[in-house]
Amino acid sequence: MTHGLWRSSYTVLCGPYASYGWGAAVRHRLRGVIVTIDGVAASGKSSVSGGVASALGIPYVSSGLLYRAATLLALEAGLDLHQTADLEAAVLQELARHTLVLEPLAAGNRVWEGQREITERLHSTRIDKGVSIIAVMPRVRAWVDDQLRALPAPFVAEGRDMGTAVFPEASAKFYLTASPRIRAERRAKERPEDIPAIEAALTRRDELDRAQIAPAPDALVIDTGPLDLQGVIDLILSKLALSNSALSKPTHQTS
Ligand SMILES: Nc1ncnc2c1ncn2[C@@H]1O[C@H](COP(=O)(O)OP(=O)(O)O)[C@@H](O)[C@H]1O
Ligand SMILES: Nc1ccn([C@H]2C[C@H](O)[C@@H](COP(=O)(O)OP(=O)(O)O)O2)c(=O)n1
Repeated sequence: MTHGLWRSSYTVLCGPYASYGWGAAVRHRLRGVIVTIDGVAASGKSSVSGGVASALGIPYVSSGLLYRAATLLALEAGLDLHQTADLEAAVLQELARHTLVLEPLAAGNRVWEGQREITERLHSTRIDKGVSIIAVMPRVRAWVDDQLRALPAPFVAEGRDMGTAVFPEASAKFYLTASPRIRAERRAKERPEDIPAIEAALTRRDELDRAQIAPAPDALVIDTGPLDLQGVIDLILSKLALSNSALSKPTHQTS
């Protein structure tokens, strides 16, 4: 399923980036390319990745959705994330019992558990609260990394450790930041809580995620605070256009 949709989005959505001066020859060169966009919670990673990926005519991959899906499975299995003895083994058992598939469409990622689409359930306050506990587990991280590395490039990969641990050879790397207050103001449009409560939760999650959130040394760090969404997308596209040579260097060799 993933393969077919992937190929069709790559073929169909290749128009707008011509305005950055990249014609068919460059488009061809995007084969095998991986661009990474990491950053802290609610810094704009998925919105920016979607915009950049659409402009390039390639899909984006939202790695956090797999951690969120693993968290949902754990909660649905009735696991107490604070009390369960050997929680990691119990989560891995749930991952083995269910088939989770990330569908990395350019227009937005979807997640399936068997035939059931679970995407809508992954962005709740309940999942926000539990996901860092699950994401810190080494064997869960290895499971997610295996899913991601099996995906066919080209794509834009977003998360925390895309440019460091998962795709260290990526063609180009970016890292998004913004102050907790600005991020909370943005997320308040998507969650029922008020801004101070969201800000406190984001700061707590930054702390719990700290092992994964260091930028790659070769990433361009962008403070998105003063920029609107399109401003961040345009900045990244302009940097990619300038470093056209980076995009001619596939992360993965393609035949
Ligand atoms: N530069 C920006 N300016 C204003 N709003 C933004 C900006 N970047 C993202 N947003 C908004 O902030 C919210 C969180 O963005 P999202 O892409 O979900 O972040 P992340 O994937 O890092 O959690 C969304 O509502 C998004 O539209
Ligand atoms: N590559 C990744 C992606 C996400 N995570 C963890 C860290 C986050 O708390 C959760 C959810 O990530 P996601 O990007 O979906 O969440 P935010 O939009 O940043 O709030 O997963 C991770 O450890 N490594």
